[in-house]
Amino acid sequence: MESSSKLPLHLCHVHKLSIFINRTHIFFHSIALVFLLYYRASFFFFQDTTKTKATTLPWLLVFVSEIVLSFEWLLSQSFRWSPVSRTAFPERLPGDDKLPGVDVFICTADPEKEPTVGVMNTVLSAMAMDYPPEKLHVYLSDDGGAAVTLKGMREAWRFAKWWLPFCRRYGIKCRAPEAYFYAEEEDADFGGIEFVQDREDIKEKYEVFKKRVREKATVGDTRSGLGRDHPAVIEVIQETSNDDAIQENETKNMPLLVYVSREKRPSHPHYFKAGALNVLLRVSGVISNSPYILGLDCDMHCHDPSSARQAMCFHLDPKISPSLAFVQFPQKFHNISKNDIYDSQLRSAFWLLWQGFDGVGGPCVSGTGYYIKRLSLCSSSIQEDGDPMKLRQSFGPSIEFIKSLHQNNKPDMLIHRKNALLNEAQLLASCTFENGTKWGEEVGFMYGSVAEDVFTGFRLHCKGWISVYCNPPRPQFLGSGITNLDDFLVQGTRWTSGLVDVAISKFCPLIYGPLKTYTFVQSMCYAELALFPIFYFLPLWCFATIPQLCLLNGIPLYPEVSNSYFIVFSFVFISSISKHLYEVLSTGFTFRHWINEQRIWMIKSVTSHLYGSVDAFMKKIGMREASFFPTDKVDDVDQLKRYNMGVFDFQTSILFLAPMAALVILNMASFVVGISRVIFLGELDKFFIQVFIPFYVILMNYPIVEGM
Ligand SMILES: O=c1ccn([C@@H]2O[C@H](COP(=O)(O)OP(=O)(O)O[C@H]3O[C@H](CO)[C@@H](O)[C@H](O)[C@H]3O)[C@@H](O)[C@H]2O)c(=O)[nH]1
Ligand SMILES: [Mn+2]
Repeated sequence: MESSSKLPLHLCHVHKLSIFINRTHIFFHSIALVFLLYYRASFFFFQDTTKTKATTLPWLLVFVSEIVLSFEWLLSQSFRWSPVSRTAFPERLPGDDKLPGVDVFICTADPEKEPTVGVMNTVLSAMAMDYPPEKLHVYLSDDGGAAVTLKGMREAWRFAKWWLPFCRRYGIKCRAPEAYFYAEEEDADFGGIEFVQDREDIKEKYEVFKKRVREKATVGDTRSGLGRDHPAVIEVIQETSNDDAIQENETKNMPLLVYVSREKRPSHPHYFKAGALNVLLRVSGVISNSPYILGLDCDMHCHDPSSARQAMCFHLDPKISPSLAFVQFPQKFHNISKNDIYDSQLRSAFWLLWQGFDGVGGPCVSGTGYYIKRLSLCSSSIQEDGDPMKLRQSFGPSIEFIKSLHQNNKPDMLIHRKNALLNEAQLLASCTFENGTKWGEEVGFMYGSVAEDVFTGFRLHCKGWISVYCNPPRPQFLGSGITNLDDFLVQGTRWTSGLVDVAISKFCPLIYGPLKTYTFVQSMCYAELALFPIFYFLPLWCFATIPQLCLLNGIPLYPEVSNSYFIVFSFVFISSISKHLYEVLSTGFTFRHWINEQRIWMIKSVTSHLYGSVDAFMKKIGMREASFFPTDKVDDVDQLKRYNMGVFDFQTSILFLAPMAALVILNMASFVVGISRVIFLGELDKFFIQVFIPFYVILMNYPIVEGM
């Protein structure tokens, strides 16, 4: 025992081989880029016989695109600079009595798009985590203000009284009942008669639970539009019995469960998810005030009960604890098909980039699956002997809440105080509470971007906090990924818009970050995140049209095959696609996935990245209001079938289809014309690259061509 307490709670592995490969690649690729840009620049600065009015503009556009893409490439190397990974040893943690409390925040917004049974599965999986129940408090924020959700919570509480003991008794791994009973995955199987009987019993109870929740959904109130105008409702879920003694006894082994629907009025901005999270931050402050918070989306259940303990291996390590703001787990998904045509699992982020992020100061908050220190969200204006006036200006007028900022203040939920505190919570969840305060600007989750997660992470890192990325072999959280083109583009557009919000604000990481973040490289990572949509849609639109139009008109834009600069261009192309291929393969994915990613990069660049950027600029000049359309979590059987077969689902708006169709047609036309030029005019030398570009575009986008 003595010796085990000296063992480290976690280890960090530096990926030496990757670092060597990446830096070597950076070295050679940069040299090639310098030559490439020199070739372009010399066209403008030295006398060239081919220079005419007609050629200057396309050359300029292509040049600018190449500069932009090169800069984007350079920024993206920050994620490749020093990747690391980590292992945690939860078995070395101190005893349960020494573990800190955890408040779980789950957000839901729309009972139609986010079916209540699914949301309750997330709630149940959080309640059933392997953590002392008296230290676990689960809060659900319901932005829809739907009675069906509140009723679902009461049903979930009842079912939890069976579910939790069952999970504990048999050490069940997957603690979301739906996934446990119906996903084809192995879990504890004791084979014994008793276990089989228990399992059948619980399954039956779960079926009853589902039926009751759904019944209520049909007679209930799932009218849409309801989410915009309703008072605050806060309820600590418990048995309706009035006998406090019985209650105390029954709920001893159950985490606290709280339903929160903040007040919403059409005349008040509500700041979407960030607004919801800030309400939870305040309400939980006067109820449980745990020092750590687990943030979860309603579509992302706990797939392994140990995540809290894993996270505590970092939070309780005295060496990093004082500056550690959060531990981020990856988003993983249960509904990914083998082919994954939409790259729903975000391979590059969660398999690769976040490891690089982690090596230079830590990843950004990634929306869901993070354990964050409450203090880090509320610290900016706390001085030890904080001036009460100043605290009020930052945090608003609630004395109870300001008291909660002192970490060791544990609100006592004794019966006589309970009602007072719940009244206070109502005030904290009202839509006017934040008026004139620093919520969303200095404290709490940040407003000003619909990618509240990245923005909040960035601001925390700029205040000197660090974070770590923890990616154990068994996924700790599993969610539903998008399975249709429509959601794919809508989500991509929202993310773009949110990231560009940050890029064009005064917090642009390129300018605001470098001197503030933990390392310079970390702020380059953030700069890449915020700027990549702009840096992709501009050049990709150019490369999808300019060389093609020029080919149609017989204007050469690239060096001839016999020119020595041809090698430079070929090198840059081959070096970037083969590096990408290497990364895909080395993270355990297939050649096919590489093609999918190439295609998705092109599709997103010409659609979502364009629309999202335009959306962000229009918001900036006040021509548009911010919006957050949640993705659809109801599986459409046909769409799902197509996704699983790897067939693109073109049931999406014309806004998205039109540019894709137009570009495919243009590229096919220019390819045909190019080939005839080569055959009939013998211009292979002159136009090789320009014929190759549309060829590559068509090759990578073949499923789209086929779909059309
Ligand atoms: O006004 C709103 C809108 C959304 N949500 C919740 O936000 C979560 C994420 O929404 P979802 O529709 O699932 O969007 P995704 O695109 O899957 O979310 C990703 O992108 C978001 C930022 O755009 C992050 O907040 C998420 O964590 C991240 O998983 C869900 O639980 C919603 O219920 C709210 O609580 N209030
Ligand atoms: Mn989601």
